[in-house]
Amino acid sequence: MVGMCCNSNITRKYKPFPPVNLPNRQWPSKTLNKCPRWLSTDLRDGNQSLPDPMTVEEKKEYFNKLVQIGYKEIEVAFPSASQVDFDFTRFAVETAPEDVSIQVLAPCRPELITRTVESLKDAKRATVHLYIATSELFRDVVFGVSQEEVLEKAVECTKLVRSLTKDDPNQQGTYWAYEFSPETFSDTDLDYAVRVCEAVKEAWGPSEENPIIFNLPATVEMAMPNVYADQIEYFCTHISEREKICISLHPHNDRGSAIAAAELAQLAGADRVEGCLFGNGERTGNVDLVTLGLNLYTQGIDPKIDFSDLASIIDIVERCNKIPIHPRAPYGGSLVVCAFSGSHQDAIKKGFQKQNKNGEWRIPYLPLDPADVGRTYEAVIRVNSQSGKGGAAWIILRSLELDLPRGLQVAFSKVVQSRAEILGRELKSQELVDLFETEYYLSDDIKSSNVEYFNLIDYTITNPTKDTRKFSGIISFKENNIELEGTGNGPISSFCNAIKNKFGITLEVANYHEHSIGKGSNTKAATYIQVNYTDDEKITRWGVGIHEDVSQASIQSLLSVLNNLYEQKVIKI
Ligand SMILES: CC(=O)SCCNC(=O)CCNC(=O)[C@H](O)C(C)(C)COP(=O)(O)OP(=O)(O)OC[C@H]1O[C@@H](n2cnc3c(N)ncnc32)[C@H](O)[C@@H]1OP(=O)(O)O
Ligand SMILES: CC(C)C(=O)C(=O)O
Repeated sequence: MVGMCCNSNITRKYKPFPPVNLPNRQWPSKTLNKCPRWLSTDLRDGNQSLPDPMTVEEKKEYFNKLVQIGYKEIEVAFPSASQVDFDFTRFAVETAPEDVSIQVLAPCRPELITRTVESLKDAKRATVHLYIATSELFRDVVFGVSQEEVLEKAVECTKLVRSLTKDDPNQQGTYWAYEFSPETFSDTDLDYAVRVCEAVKEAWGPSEENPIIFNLPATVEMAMPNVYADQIEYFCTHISEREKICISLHPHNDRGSAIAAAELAQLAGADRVEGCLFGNGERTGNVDLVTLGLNLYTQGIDPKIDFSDLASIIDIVERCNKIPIHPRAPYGGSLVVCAFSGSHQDAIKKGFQKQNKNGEWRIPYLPLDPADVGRTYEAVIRVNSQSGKGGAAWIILRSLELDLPRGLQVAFSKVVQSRAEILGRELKSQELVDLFETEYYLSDDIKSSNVEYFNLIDYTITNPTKDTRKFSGIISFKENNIELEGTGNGPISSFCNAIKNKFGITLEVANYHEHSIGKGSNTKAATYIQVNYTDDEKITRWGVGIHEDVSQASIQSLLSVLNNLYEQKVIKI
């Protein structure tokens, strides 16, 4: 029966990866303080792994985006694989800016190496990248050769590359760099890996000015990220002429820890990281360059890649790879800046209100300012049945500039909760705004309708005595205009008195808040009034009013309450 092995079979079938003997490891006490050299292999390792490889036009668009956002080392193809790859390499060579190095990959096969170097003719800056697997598994299973034969092949091919590039008098117009990958490094005996690279280094002849790139791939991630860090530190501390070497990482994500492996291995001494945007690549992908870059950014370290328009990067990556980015992918996922749950929304809303003035980003639950990657705050808080008062209040604040008092937030959150439960889904921002305007009779169609709603037609406030105000006005209701008069100590109390005089309804104001919205000539007053009404029982309602004149806004908020009491059949007219 095919299925999960039982315990004894597991231990027979899968062996734990052996630890590295590095008792004096230094990397755990190190910290990252600068970004590495980046290499994008989206167009090679990423593209070779796609069910539907990119078209030439998609590759060109992708390449131009990589250049635009700042990658200075781009592995563009495996030129000996096909004419399409060869031709695209030529496009990249001919269009790359002077400071961008075009990298191409070839196996240690002389006939393919010659073709590969041809693809780079007249490049300003070019990196020839050779690889050969060095692990016992690959040597036995794939090649059937000894350690010495692999080492000799690597040296032979390095000498060939050298003869065709930096030693060729006809190739002096190109700044040649050389990269060698002991493929399956992370599954290779470390002393053997060092020995192979020592021989390759001898064959290439690097300098401090133009170091050889030793790319040490976790071709298949087979151990915890700390093991990869140990392997890198071991290599860094055992290879000679370290100053003539650029140690490069190429983690894959088979165990889901490529990011951790890449970050710990940088602590261990690596200078460079190869990966793909949003982690495309073979199987579970290469390490995600976006996450690595923005992880540095949120630690105050400049990644030297421009992620400020992340949406445009996401668009190209999804369109060209034809693979969607997971909604919860770090930084780029569609849900990663969204808070649905009430306590998160409450904390975020308070964070924005208390955002400190010295520019430091301190918003609960948000490690990155969405605006830094071109995202709006509107998406930060979304409302469903898990949301609390803060979420809806945030959206009303952002959409209508209305800063609801706490009591009204609580009252409206009940309206939202009921609506979200009926719909069984998230309420979109506009739906929430419509719900608010309907609930508090703010929408234009309600204000223009004089059928089932109380609307203010005209009024004056006079002061018959120093401390007394008199409301005289007309409201419409059911196509009738009704004249009202009342007195009090201000507009609100005189209007409440007018309502009592006309309808016998006593509105007792329990709470009042106001603030301005808009700017300059568009400034208006927003007023919020909590009213208690007692009939058989004591009922409390909130009303909202918005108008250029604060007194009129207050009167409208009282009419908002009256409309609610009428519509809820609490009062009869
Ligand atoms: C870890 C990586 O992602 S490495 C990059 C892998 N990417 C690709 O392979 C994409 C492009 N490759 C191709 O299009 C093809 O492999 C080609 C055209 C380059 C070569 O095709 P083929 O000649 O048919 O070889 P094939 O693809 O079967 O590769 C296997 C052969 O290469 C040999 N080989 C594999 N890797 C290497 C290497 N790094 N150095 C030398 N030989 C190698 C194998 O031993 C095998 O040889 P054999 O056929 O004599 O047993
Ligand atoms: C060619 C090498 C660097 C590679 O892609 C890998 O080992 O994953």
